[in-house]
Amino acid sequence: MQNLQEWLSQPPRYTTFRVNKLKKFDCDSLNGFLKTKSKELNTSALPNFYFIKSDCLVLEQWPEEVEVKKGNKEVIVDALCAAAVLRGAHVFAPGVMGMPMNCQLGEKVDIYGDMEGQCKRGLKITFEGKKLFVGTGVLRMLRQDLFDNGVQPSGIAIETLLPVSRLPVVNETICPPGVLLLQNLPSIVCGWVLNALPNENILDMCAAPGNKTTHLGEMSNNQANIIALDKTPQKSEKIKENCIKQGVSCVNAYAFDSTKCCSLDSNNVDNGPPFPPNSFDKVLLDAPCSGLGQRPQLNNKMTPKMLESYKFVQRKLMKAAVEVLKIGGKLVYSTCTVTVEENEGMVQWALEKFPCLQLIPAEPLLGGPGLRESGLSDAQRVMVQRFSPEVDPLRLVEPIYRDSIGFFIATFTKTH
Ligand SMILES: C[S@@+](CC[C@H](N)C(=O)[O-])C[C@H]1O[C@@H](n2cnc3c(N)ncnc32)[C@H](O)[C@@H]1O
Repeated sequence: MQNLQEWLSQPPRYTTFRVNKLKKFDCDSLNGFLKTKSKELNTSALPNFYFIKSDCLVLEQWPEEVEVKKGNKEVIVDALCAAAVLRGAHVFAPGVMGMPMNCQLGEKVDIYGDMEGQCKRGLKITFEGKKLFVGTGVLRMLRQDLFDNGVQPSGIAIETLLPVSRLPVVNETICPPGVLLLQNLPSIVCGWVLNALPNENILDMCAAPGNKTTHLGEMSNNQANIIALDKTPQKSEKIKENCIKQGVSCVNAYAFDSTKCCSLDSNNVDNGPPFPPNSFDKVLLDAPCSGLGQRPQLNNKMTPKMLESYKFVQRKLMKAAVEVLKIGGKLVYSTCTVTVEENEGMVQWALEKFPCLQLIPAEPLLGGPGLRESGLSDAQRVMVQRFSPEVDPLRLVEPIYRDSIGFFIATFTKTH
């Protein structure tokens, strides 16, 4: 078994995209883009890509013969930015910490991550702290654009050429807007588990920026009635923007605290939140969580106190979810973290606290079972999905689903 910490410190070896079924995706655009990149990298090899379902595209690494060669001037970026580079992203201006004085636009540079957050912004000399080489790129901004004009810089500072992970640098802009969405595989699976169908009333309780909401709208062919809530007003605006961009017209988004989304004084779902009890056929609770499943994690600053805090809001949200769910309805609970307390522990707590809830298989079951000795019985463990490096004979997992981010999905129904 691969050690969890080691697994979390490395990026997945695949990039996944959700493909919008409401729009037309042209494989030639990706092929053409990769061919152009292969010329820049002086290789005739191309990365493989394939669909695992009509809405899920997998892009593999550049073949091993494509080498990442260092030896250029060093640019230091913060750890978050370095993690993004390892996943195939460009370097955005706010992430740059240090750069030599004599760099030229268009020059090839080596990108290093500041592993302990020690680099002073604007550093001119060689950084001597703990650093990790994450890839090479081409400089698109100079020191004066980044550090010297007193305003927060924006835009791409370095176009990543090749990360050491050898993941292709491909983003959504290779297609017309709204066709492709970079999305982690378990998040896509989460949409498949909820399985939005035409005419269903669906509540997405923690929806921003709307990546799962839009997936649900698309899979229902814009025929479901979806309400998307997020407590932060700017974030709920983002849901609306993303729905427009992706051609999703069956979503109403509101800024609202979902812990308060059920009220006995309300009598209609169509007027927006709060809602009467027993209103929704399906509820997605993609809960705020400690996010410890994100990969790679290069410098996590989470304190034990912060870690402890998530379960309180998760419990409040779960209570509201149970209230607004119809009898016989389906509730999907998910997190992008690996802690037992926020995952199997929440399932155990919910089953004890709400006798009306019954755990049902979170199908399609593509991730592994719940953790051993986590408070769940084997019969319960096989009904949930945990995306992690553990190998458990209770359910073997295809390699692609074992090499994504850490994630958890459980599904309940309400019996009375
Ligand atoms: C894991 S993210 C959701 C990601 C989203 N489901 C997606 O796939 O794009 C959790 C979200 O919950 C929101 N949130 C936190 N507490 C909330 C509350 N009490 N009510 C509604 N939203 C909340 C946060 O603002 C954050 O956007």
